[in-house]
Amino acid sequence: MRIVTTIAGSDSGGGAGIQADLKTFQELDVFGTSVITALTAQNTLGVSGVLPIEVSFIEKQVLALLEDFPLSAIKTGMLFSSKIIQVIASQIKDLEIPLIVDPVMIAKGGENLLQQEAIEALRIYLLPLATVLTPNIPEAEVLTGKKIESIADIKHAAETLIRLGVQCVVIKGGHLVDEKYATDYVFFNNGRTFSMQAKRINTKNTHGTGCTFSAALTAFIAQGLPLEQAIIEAKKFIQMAITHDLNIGNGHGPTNHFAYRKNMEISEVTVLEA
Ligand SMILES: Nc1ncnc2c1ncn2[C@@H]1O[C@H](COP(=O)(O)OP(=O)(O)O)[C@@H](O)[C@H]1O
Ligand SMILES: Cc1ncc(COP(=O)(O)OP(=O)(O)O)c(N)n1
Repeated sequence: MRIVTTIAGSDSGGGAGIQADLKTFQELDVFGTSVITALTAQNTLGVSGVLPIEVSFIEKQVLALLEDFPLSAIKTGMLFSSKIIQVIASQIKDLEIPLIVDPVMIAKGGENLLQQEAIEALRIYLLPLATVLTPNIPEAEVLTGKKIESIADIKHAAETLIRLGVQCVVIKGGHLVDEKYATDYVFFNNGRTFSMQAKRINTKNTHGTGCTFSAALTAFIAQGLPLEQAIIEAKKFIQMAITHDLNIGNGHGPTNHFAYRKNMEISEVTVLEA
C-alpha cells in the first residue's frame, strides 16, 4: 500500500482542500495522510472564515508523518502564509519524494486562501522543489506577473515557471473562455510539451476541481505511473468527476469522487502533441 500526504487547508464543506484530497486518495487505492495548514469555514456558497494553524504545530504534523511513514508522494494545496511555506519547504527540501504543488490562491467565491505576501515565498522556496506544479490560469498569471490571453502567453508562463526550478507544469484551462473544451497544457523542463482536451461540462458544480485533479495526479505518481501517463489519467479522473457532478448544497457543488472507481462513463480525453 502506497502512502501519500496532502499539506493543505480543511474545507468543512468537503468538496475541496484536505477532504477532497483524502477522498481522491481513497478512491485511487493509496493510503492518505494529512497536514492541516488552516481551517476554513466553507460550504458550496463560499468561505466565511479562515483560521491558520500555528506554524509550530504544522511543523509537528510534518515531523509526525516523516518519522513513521515512507511517503511515496507529497501534495501541497492551501498554504496561506509565507511563514507556513518556508517551514514546509525546509522540512521537505532534502526528501527525494515527488512533490506536487497546487498553488491554491483564491476560492471560487473570491476569498483569499493565500496571503499576498506569500506569493514570493511560493516562488522562492517551494517552486524549485516541485516535481509538478498545477496552476490554473489566474494562478499562473500571479506567479509570473503576466496576463495570459493566448496559447503563446501560456507557453511563456510555463517557460518562466520552469526557469524557477519546476520540473513539469500543468497549466489548467478551466478558466479559459472556451464553450466546447476544457484544455490543460503540459510542459516539461526537457522541452517536451502536449495538451489534454476534454469536453467542457456545462455545470455549476465545479467546487474543488483543482484540488481533486492534483490529488489524483499525486495518487497516480505514488502508484508508480510514468509522469506523462499519471497526468493524463488524472485528467480522466477529474473529467469523470465533473461529468457525474454531485448536486450537493445550494451553490457550486462538489465533483463526484466516486465516478472514476465506478467507471461510470468513458469520458474521452484527447492528447494533442505540440
Ligand atoms: N466545466 C468543466 N468541464 C470539464 N473540465 C473542467 C471544467 N472546469 C474545469 N475543468 C477541468 O478541471 C481541472 C481543474 O481546472 P481549473 O478549474 O482550471 O482549476 P481550479 O479548480 O484550480 O481553478 C482541469 O483539468 C480543467 O480543465
Ligand atoms: C481549503 C481549500 N483549499 C483549496 C480550495 C480551492 O479549491 P479549488 O480546487 O481551486 O476549487 P475552487 O475553490 O476554485 O472551487 C478551497 N476552496 N478550500
